[in-house]
Amino acid sequence: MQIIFDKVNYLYGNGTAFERHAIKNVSFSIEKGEFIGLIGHTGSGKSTLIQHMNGLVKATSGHIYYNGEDIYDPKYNLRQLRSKVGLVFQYPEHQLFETTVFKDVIFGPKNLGLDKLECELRSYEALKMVGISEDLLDASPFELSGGQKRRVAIAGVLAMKPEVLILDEPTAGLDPKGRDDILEQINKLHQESNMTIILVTHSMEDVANYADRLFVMNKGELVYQHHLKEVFSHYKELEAMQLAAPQVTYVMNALNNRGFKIPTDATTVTEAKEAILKHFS
Ligand SMILES: Nc1ncnc2c1ncn2[C@@H]1O[C@H](COP(=O)(O)OP(=O)(O)OP(=O)(O)O)[C@@H](O)[C@H]1O
Repeated sequence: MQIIFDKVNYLYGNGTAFERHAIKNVSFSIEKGEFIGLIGHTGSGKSTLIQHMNGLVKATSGHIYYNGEDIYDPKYNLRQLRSKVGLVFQYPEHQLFETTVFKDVIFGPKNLGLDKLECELRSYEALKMVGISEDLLDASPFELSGGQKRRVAIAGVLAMKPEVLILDEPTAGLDPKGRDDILEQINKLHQESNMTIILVTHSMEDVANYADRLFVMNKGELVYQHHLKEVFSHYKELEAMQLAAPQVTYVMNALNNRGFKIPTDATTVTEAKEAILKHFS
C-alpha cells in the first residue's frame, strides 16, 4: 500500500465568485503501516484533503496515485479504491440507520457484493476489533452509549477490510473514558494488523501518544510532514498557526532554558518523566 499526492490543488466553487483555494500544491507519500496524525487549525483543509484520498473529491489539478496507479485514469476503478481506503467521517454515528447493530455493520460488505458467509464473518470480526460484545449485536444502535455507537460506525467501515483507515476527529464529543477507549482500539488495529492509519485531530496529546509522523495543514498548505519530534521542535512556528505542541514540550523547554540540560524532545508524559529522572540520577 502506498498513497502519493503530487502537487494537488483543490478549489471550491472553481471559477465562481465564491472560489476558495482549499488545498494548495500538496505533495506527500504515505507507506503501508504508517500512523499519520493530521492536524491544523479549523478551516485549514484537513477534511478536504482526506476526501481526496478515496476519490470522493476530485483534485482541481495534480495527481494522486494509489499503489502506483493514477486514480484519475478513466480506467481506474474508484469503487474498489473506496473499499480499500475506509473513511470514517466526523460523528459517524449520525449515519447509523439499521434496526440492529449487526445489520448496520453488515451493510457495507453486502454492498460490495460478497457472499453471505463472508459478509457475516467480516462483520463479526470488525465488531470484535472495536470491542463491541456479542450481546449487543441484536440491540438497536440507538440504545447504545455515544462511544459504543461510534465504535459500531467504525466497525461498519472495518468490515469492508480497508487497507487504510482514515478517521476525521474520532473522539469529538466523547467523554475522557470514551476518547481513551476509541484511541486505544485504533492503536490496537494499527499494531496488530499493521493497518495504515490517518487520524485527523485537534489534540496534540492524541497525536503525540499514537502517531509516527505528523502532517500539519495551514491555510491549505501542508507545512510539515515529518516525525513528531521534528515537528514539535518547531513549536514556536506551530503557535503562529494557532496550534501548540504537547504540554510536556513546553515543560522540557522551560527546564532547559533555566539551565537544566535535559533533552527537549519528549512528547509524552512518560518520556518526559524518564528524561527528568535520568538527568537527576
Ligand atoms: N462545501 C464547501 N464550499 C465552499 N468552501 C468550503 C466547503 N467546504 C469547505 N470549504 C472551505 O474550504 C476550506 C477548508 O475546509 P475544510 O473543511 O477542509 O477544513 P478543516 O481543516 O477540515 O476544518 P475543521 O477542522 O473545521 O473541520 C475552508 O476555508 C472552508 O471554509
